[in-house]
Amino acid sequence: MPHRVLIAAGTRPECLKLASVVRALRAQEGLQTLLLNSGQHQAMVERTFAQLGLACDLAPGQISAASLSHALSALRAQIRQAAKAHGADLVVSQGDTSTAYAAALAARDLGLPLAHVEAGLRTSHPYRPFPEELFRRRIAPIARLHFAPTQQAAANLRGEGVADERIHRVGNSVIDLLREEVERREPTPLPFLPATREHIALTLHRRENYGRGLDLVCAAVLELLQQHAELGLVCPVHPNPAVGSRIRRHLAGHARIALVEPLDYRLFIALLARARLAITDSGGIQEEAPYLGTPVLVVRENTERPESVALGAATLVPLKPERIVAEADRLLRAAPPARLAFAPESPYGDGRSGERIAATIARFLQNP
Ligand SMILES: CC(=O)N[C@@H]1[C@@H](OP(=O)(O)OP(=O)(O)OC[C@H]2O[C@@H](n3ccc(=O)[nH]c3=O)[C@H](O)[C@@H]2O)O[C@H](CO)[C@@H](O)[C@@H]1O
Repeated sequence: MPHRVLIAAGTRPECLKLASVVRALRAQEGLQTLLLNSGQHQAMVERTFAQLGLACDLAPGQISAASLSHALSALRAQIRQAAKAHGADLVVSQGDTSTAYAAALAARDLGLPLAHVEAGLRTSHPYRPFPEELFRRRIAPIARLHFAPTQQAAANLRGEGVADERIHRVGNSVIDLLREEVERREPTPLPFLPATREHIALTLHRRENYGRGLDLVCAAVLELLQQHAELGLVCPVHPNPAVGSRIRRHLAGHARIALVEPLDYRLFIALLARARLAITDSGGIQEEAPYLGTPVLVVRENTERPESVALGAATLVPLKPERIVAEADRLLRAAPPARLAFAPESPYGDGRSGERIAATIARFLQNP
């Protein structure tokens, strides 16, 4: 009987960060993989995997997101049910989403080992950003295999008492996809780019920036465009209506701003690679941009990716329009950062972590 590995994905970044892991697990002999669309953002997961040529094996249905705790318990029940019905031997979850935490709880409910991809990321605050920091800190004591993307992440886990032999430093799997994209070397047309010499890529979606945070960032980018006549801006607007309506209210109708639907991964990477600057509250973009030589202004109070800050590739800025404008201005005047190589010594690795993760899971299942 092959060992069965259930992989839970619920949001776009999980799909992107699990894609190489799924492919490598499917290539392992003696393993059967069950890719589960958890139902957190069902349509987005289906679409994101489809762009990458992947399809889910199980899709129990969209859950209602009336509240965070309701979503968690619905996801936990769906994942537990799927793992039980299909005889899973191990559960894989990624990162810090509701799905990631619900999958950890479901694995614990059933007494199954959990493999956590992108383990050990921490800010210095126990629950900020909320809920992500809380979720990752709660996943750690449940996980059996911790796939730490960086040296710092591995050290964070050791500092919390996780045994060394359970920590596997493998690089960040989002770099696997990025490496493939960069190595493809095919030009991707971006028909929505404003007709300006340079442009900024803007993405916003973090819960702590809902409302006033979005207002402040939008005010800052309008001021920045006012001061730089050669600059345009492209913003893929997040599907969450709490985010989208606010961004549209501030930024729609400006001649040098293109507000577009969420972009397919390939298009987004082409946009990021050609951007003079990224302004974002995203986590993944802080990892990708240093490999593309695009500086990032992170509009958050803290980051779990100190590596990008230490490199000078990312700058944290408080949510004050004058500070955002000043820091953006500084980055626009400075030379862009050197691109990181897809090499083991780069902080997020060489873009081959999926293979390492799959091989470690296969070894573990043969000899738990
Ligand atoms: C607190 C925190 O930092 N939490 C993170 C959060 O993810 P995030 O903040 O990185 O999420 P997003 O910004 O939504 O996604 C980013 C990805 O999406 C691509 N992209 C973007 C716009 C677009 O139009 N089309 C695209 O394809 C882009 O290239 C990139 O790869 O959850 C993850 C999962 O557990 C964790 O890893 C993670 O720590």
